[in-house]
Amino acid sequence: MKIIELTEVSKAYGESTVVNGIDLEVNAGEIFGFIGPNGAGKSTSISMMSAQLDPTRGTIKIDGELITNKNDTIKNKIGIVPQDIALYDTLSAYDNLDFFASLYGMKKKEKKEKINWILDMVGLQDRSKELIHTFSGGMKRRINIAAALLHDPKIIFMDEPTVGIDPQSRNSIYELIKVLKDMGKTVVYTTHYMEEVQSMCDRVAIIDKGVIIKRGTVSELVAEIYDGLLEIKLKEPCPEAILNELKEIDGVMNMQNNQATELSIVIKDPQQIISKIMSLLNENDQVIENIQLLPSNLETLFLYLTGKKLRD
Ligand SMILES: Nc1ncnc2c1ncn2[C@@H]1O[C@H](COP(=O)(O)OP(=O)(O)OP(=O)(O)O)[C@@H](O)[C@H]1O
Repeated sequence: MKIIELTEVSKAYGESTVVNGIDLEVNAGEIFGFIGPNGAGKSTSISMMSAQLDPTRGTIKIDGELITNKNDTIKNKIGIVPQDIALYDTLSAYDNLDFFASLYGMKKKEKKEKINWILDMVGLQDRSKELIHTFSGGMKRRINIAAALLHDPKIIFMDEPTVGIDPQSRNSIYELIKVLKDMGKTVVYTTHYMEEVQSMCDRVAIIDKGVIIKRGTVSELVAEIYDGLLEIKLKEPCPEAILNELKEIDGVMNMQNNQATELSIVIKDPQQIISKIMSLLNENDQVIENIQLLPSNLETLFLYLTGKKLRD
């Protein structure tokens, strides 16, 4: 069942269109990874999906209902973990959560139950009475996540929740996401860490320059790189005729060339194919300055599609 549906959604600031006509469906109960280079439009898209920002064009439905209605039913279904920490430094962890619980209109008894439940979930029950300014960055982030979960939302949006934090907090967040999945929650997750996407996400969309350029399960996406990506840097631009011959080699599955000096070649069966490619280039007096074979994984696909590393 689709729980989030975006149809031709765009966002423009003046002349600049930062999200451009995206269609996206997220199924109930899945962990959905949303990845892209810096400035690609991830946070803008998440802000629109979570009813914090109005799209310039297009429609967004949450649980079958148009988000433009912005009623409390929709808001109660959504939990938002922003990129920046939004906590009161001079209050304790418990009091911060108490404040957020009050915003959801919870009564005293319910607040206490929910706060204790969520502090257990994020592994910080023993620090509940301590002031937030004494917490590490990772612990603050866990409390920030706790605040977004207090009202037991169906859908949780997490914008880079693990950026710049210690391994213990990172692991705690991974464990929490697994628990949320077991509880049947839907999580939309942005990150620059490819290994998180590979290990946690059911499906992934890659956004670049405001457009979704790829989507699918992790294994579907990784399969697009076959057995690896061969990157070759030539001294001089490669003539068109040789590029065409390269593309014809059996086992060359896909190829891009940047000004004909940088070749990115998706290959099958590297042991056979690399020697064929090298022979062709040598026979045609092409001087290779550098050559490397990248493994078949999401990071490599990302590099192939966007020309950028996930963590650039
Ligand atoms: N309020 C705004 N006014 C003008 N431009 C904006 C505004 N908010 C975002 N942008 C621009 O929109 C583009 C997309 O930004 P966004 O924050 O969605 O990217 P992102 O993919 O989340 O990037 P990052 O990985 O760096 O967080 C960027 O070029 C950004 O400068």
